[in-house]
Amino acid sequence: MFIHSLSRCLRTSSNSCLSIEIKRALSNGSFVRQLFEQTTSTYTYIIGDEKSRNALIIDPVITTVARDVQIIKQLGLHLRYAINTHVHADHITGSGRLKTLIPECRSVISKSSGAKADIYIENGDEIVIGDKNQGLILECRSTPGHTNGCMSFVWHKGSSVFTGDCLLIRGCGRTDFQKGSADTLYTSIHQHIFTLPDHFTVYPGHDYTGQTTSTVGEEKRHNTRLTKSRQDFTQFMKELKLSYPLQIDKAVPANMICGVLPES
Ligand SMILES: N[C@@H](CCC(=O)N[C@@H](CSS)C(=O)NCC(=O)O)C(=O)O
Ligand SMILES: [Fe+2]
Repeated sequence: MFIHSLSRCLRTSSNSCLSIEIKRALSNGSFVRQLFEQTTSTYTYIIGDEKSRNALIIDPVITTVARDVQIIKQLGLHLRYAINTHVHADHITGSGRLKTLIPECRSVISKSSGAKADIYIENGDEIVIGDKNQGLILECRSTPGHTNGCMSFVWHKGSSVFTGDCLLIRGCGRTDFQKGSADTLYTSIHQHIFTLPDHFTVYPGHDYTGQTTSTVGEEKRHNTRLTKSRQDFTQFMKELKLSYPLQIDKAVPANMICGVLPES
């Protein structure tokens, strides 16, 4: 199947298509689909293992669950895990609703987030779908700073990292609530993201400027915040003065219990 689509791409000599197909072949037939939620500029990711058709979703949003379920069904995927990179402050997670619609799906979040989920993860854990040798493996890296419970997920075979709100394209997550710390965030990004190979794709949790992905090398060179010294970075973050997310008072309590909305 790979060889077929690879040769089709070669014939059309489309470079972007070619690189996608090569990446797909190298990643043992696993694939990633990036989805966007417009109100809060949130990215959700569906990652699937082609052989077993098992899949996981990262950072689903409650308002786009119907769309995501439709894609999962159309692609013939079995959704195993709904993973949150952290307790979101700007939107309600879709994990709870997904679990209702797809009962075999289990919710996942870091232990340090303090939020409720079926499975708690810590630094160094692996999330596996499909065959351990040929399926999809995500390495969990604890990357606090935006919140104390933030995790990033490294997909080594896919040469990719899902950074949530830790590292954004040419930016990073704010550090002024949910036990955020600019000093901790600086350490997380430099120790756990910037140590990955330069060619790794960065899949962020949001983008507010119309961009979709970046690479580790690009962010190391061009991220205006993270190319600063630690001292200048912490000062810069202190002076950011962003307005609070509109949904924070509703979203944080709901996300502490898997996005289940309180009875009205
Ligand atoms: N205006 C939005 C909230 C925007 C915001 O605060 N985004 C967060 C990530 S969601 S917790 C952030 O870290 N932004 C960093 C930045 O530099 O923009 C809303 O009302 O929802
Ligand atoms: Fe966030």
